[in-house]
Formats: sequence, structure tokens, C-alpha cells
Amino acid sequence: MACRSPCGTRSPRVFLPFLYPSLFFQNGAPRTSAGALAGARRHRSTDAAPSEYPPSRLNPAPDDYAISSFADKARLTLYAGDGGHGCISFHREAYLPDGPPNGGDGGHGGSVYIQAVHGETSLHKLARRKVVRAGKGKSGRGSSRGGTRGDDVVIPVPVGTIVRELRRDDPEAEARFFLSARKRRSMLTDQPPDAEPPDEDAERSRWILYPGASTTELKSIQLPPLPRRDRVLQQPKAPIHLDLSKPTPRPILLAAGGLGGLGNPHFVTKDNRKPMFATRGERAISLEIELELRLLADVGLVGLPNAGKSTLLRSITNSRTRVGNWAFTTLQPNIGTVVLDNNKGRPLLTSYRKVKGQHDPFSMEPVPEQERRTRFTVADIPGLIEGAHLDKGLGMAFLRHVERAGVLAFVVDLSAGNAVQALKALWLEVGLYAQMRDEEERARRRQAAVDWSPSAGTNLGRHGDIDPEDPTFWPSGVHSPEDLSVASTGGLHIAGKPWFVVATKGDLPDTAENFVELRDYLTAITHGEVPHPSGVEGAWTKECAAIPVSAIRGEGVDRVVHWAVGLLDG
Ligand SMILES: Nc1nc2c(ncn2[C@@H]2O[C@H](COP(=O)(O)OP(=O)(O)OP(=O)(O)O)[C@@H](O)[C@H]2O)c(=O)[nH]1
Ligand SMILES: [Mg+2]
Repeated sequence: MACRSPCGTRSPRVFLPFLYPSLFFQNGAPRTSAGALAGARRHRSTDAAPSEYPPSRLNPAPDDYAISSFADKARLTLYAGDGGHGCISFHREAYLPDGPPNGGDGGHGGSVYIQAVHGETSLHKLARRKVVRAGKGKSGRGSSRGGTRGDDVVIPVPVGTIVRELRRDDPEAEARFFLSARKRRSMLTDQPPDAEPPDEDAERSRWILYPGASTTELKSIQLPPLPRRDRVLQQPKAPIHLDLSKPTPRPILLAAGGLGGLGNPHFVTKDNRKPMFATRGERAISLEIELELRLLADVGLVGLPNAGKSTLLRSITNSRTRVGNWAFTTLQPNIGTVVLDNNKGRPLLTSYRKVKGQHDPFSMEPVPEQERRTRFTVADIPGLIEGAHLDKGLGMAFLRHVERAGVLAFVVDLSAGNAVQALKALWLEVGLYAQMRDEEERARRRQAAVDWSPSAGTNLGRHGDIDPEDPTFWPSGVHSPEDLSVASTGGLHIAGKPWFVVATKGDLPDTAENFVELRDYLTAITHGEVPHPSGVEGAWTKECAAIPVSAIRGEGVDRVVHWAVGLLDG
């Protein structure tokens, strides 16, 4: 039977006790009178915890928490710096009326880089900044003085950030593309490339002519072909897709600055000793990118609102995340660190993690396969409600922060109704979300391949010809047409993770029966007697366990740490 929830949406009655325990339970016993519903207060901000527990770190006062700004998405427009123009100048000296050309070169424009660093935890500063501009190169000056380079900009982002290119505007690549297209056209029509009249304006716009020259001199100027230039920085091809899941030792180039123009001494020939022209600096690329932060924690806590996730985090780490007896106390993800080593050389728990891909090519030392784990991180996210995968409540936006956790810990409140039902509801949301993410990812890859245009990259052949056999033809991350039709994993990337249940608030009366039912259900899943609660095929069911705890008293929480470490070590 469905009823109308206090916020006006339709939700099955089963969710109400989880969302608004104060409406249904008083001192652990369910309320029976219907009139009590109307009289009950929705939020209890002052008496945040049952009165029998004295205030402590695990039962904090409502204002005893750390606040920090947090954003996990940002959109940025990046402008690399234009190159400075080359200078047209001639040496002037008394009694030397016709000095040699001495115009300096323009400075190169600054580039925009990105770097994943420890210490950054949020994208909120970038989300507010919106635009990032690198410096323009200064134009060259007389007496062979080159222009200074534009300043580079490095964007520091937290480890775990994903960078996606949305749009790019590269005037130089466009010009090159049109030039090569013209050449191709003339080849197809069997005409020599020079038969087609050159686009005068396009060619001329790349040059600066001497302002002091007379009209007749200007008319007689014969511009040479643009010189070929070597680039130190190659613009990454479109579309850029980076997954910065590790700190990057060096900044990664996103938008390369334009080359500076060449001064007039470069164009001296035996026929033209006084070139009255120099080249303009290149116009630089601009990019629109999207940043998405997926926090990298070893263990992700998933639970209904008010289940006790934050209290659990406080009890196993030194986190000061907010705790309160109402739904949606936590509005942004929190990460806590569980220290397994008391920093005095004596490990509290022996754990090893596998090391891969960290081989130092210059080291003769054998690479260890595993190293001692001294700490692991736990992410606490806002509570999920039914329909979270459809963006109801707050849950959906934050599920991505547990998406990359090695282990999922489902936190279930034993005092708020049937624990098995609560667990099934959570897995249903997580499973649906995982399937949706898979679908989204496939759609994005398909779209990227459709949107992508070779003109945006710098990988044209000599004549601008496109070769699909060439691995550089495909956008980054896609190496062949088959890659675009990846078989659906159906959400297995989340449902395939090891998981366990933390049955919390075990100190409250009449919770033992609820726990026994939950434990029996998990044993049945492990033995394959009932299906995995997510409904995803091939999901992890190796050793599903429920650990009873009272986080507010700090009882049983050591077992949570031990179990999590066991699953992390594999
Ligand atoms: N008796 C008892 N109360 C607990 C326990 N753990 C948490 N609580 C209380 O349950 C309420 C909710 O705790 P929170 O840790 O804020 O719950 P949460 O899951 O983080 O809630 P949201 O952030 O809103 O999703 C608080 O009043 C806690 O004091 C426990 O083990 N026993
Ligand atoms: Mg919380």
C-alpha cells in the first residue's frame, strides 16, 4: 500500500520509518496512535541523541562538526595564450640610412596544464572560477628584442578527477584543415594545386606588413610561403579524456599556447634584403572541459538516511563529520582515514596491499608484489532514498563517490524496521544506479566518436588524408570501431565488489531478532539459496556477512575494521 510522504511525493510506507524514525518510534518502541504522526516533530536538532548517552566524540552536540566547501563537478573554459607578433624593424644609426632588418620574434603564448595533487579535496574553487586563461606572448621589438613568453597556468585538481573535453575551438587547426581540403579538391579534379586561385585574404591575414611602407611598396610585396615551424608542445588530440586516479608527477598539457610570430630578419633573401613583413603570432586554442571528482576511498559506506553512517565513520576514524537525529544530516561526502599502525612502528593490524604498475625503470631492486597497509580510507555519503538513481533525495549525485571504492559497507539501522528490507532497498538503488552509469558511459563514448572531427586534432596526414587504420585516427580511449560497442556489463562494476553489512544501533532494545533475520538472509545469499539483492548477474556473493555494532558506544567497530581489511586484502 502506498501513502503520501511528508514531502509530497508518493513513496511506499516501508520507507517512512527509515526516513523519519522520530515519527514512528519513541525510545525504540513503535508509536501506535495515528494522531501521534501529526503531532510529531520532523527534525530534532537539539536532542540529537538518546538522552541516556552523555555527549562524547561519538555522540556530539549538533554544532560539533567540521564544515568545508565541497563541489564534485566543475565546467571550465580554458584559453591558451595567443603568440606575440613578429616585429618589422631595421637597424638605424647615424650615417647608416639602410641598416639591416632587426625585428625580434614574438613570444609564444602560455599553455594550460592540469595536475592531480594530494591536498586538493574538492573542485569548488574551480567551479566558481569558470574561466582559466594563460598569458599571451608579447610581440617582438626592434633591436632584435624577442617578446616574452606568456605565463603558463597549472590547474591543480584532487586525485580522482575525471577530465572530459566538451568543445574545442582551434583556429589554426581549422585553417590547416581548409588548406589541406583545398589541396585534396585540386587533386581530385586533376588540377595542379596552384591552379586554384589562392585565398588571398586568408594568406595575407597571417602576415603583418610594414606600416611605414608606401602604397606602391605594399602592392609590390611578394609574400613567401609560410615557413614550417617545429612545435615543442603538441596539442593533445580531441576529445581529451583523462582519468587522474593517481597523483601526476608532472602537469599534463590540455591547451597548448600559440607560437610566436617571426620577425622580419627571418625573411631576408638575396633578392629581398629589406623584408617589409613579419608573421603574426598564432591564435591559440580554447577548450571547454568538464571535471568530475570521484573520491577515491577504500571503503564506501552506503545506507538510508539517519542509519548511523556518520557516527560509524567517527567511531573508526578521527573524522569530525556531522551527526544528527534527522534525515540528510550529511549533505556532502566525508572521507575518514582508519589508521592501522599507531605510528610507533607497532601495527594494530597486519595488512598488505597489492602493488602494481609502480616499477621504477632505473632501480635494480626487485619490485615488491605487496606492501604493508598502514591505513585505509572510508567515504561517508549522504543517505540514499528510494528512487535515488532517478535523482531523488541527495543520493544519486553522491553514489559516484563510492563507485570506485574497493569495498562497500552497507549500514543498516537495526532499530528502524526490517533490516533485510532496508538492505534490499539499498542494493536495488545501487544496482539500478550502476546499470545507468554503464549505459551513460557507453552513450558518451559513442557520442564522442560521432562528434569528433579529425580537423580538431593535429593528426592529419601530409595531404590531410584520413586513415581509419591509423591508431591515431580514433579519439583517445577508442582504438577501433569495435570499442564503441562494448558489451553491457549490466552494473557489474559495482555489484561485483566485495561488500558486507554493518548492522548498527545494536544497543537499542528489541534489535536482536532483526539481526538474526538479516544474518540468515546473508548466509542464504552466500550459499546461493537466494539471489544477490541487486539482481545483477554475477554479483559478488562470496562471503556476505553482517557485523552487529553500537557505533555510539564504540562497541564492535573493531570488527568492522578487521572485516574491511580482510576484504581489501582479497
Ligand atoms: N542508539 C544508537 N544511536 C545511534 C547509533 N549510531 C548512530 N546513532 C544515532 O543515530 C542518529 C543518526 O546518526 P548519523 O550518524 O547522523 O546518521 P547518518 O546515517 O549519517 O545520517 P544522514 O547523514 O542523515 O544520512 C544520531 O542521533 C546518532 O546519535 C548507535 O549505534 N546507537
Ligand atoms: Mg551522515
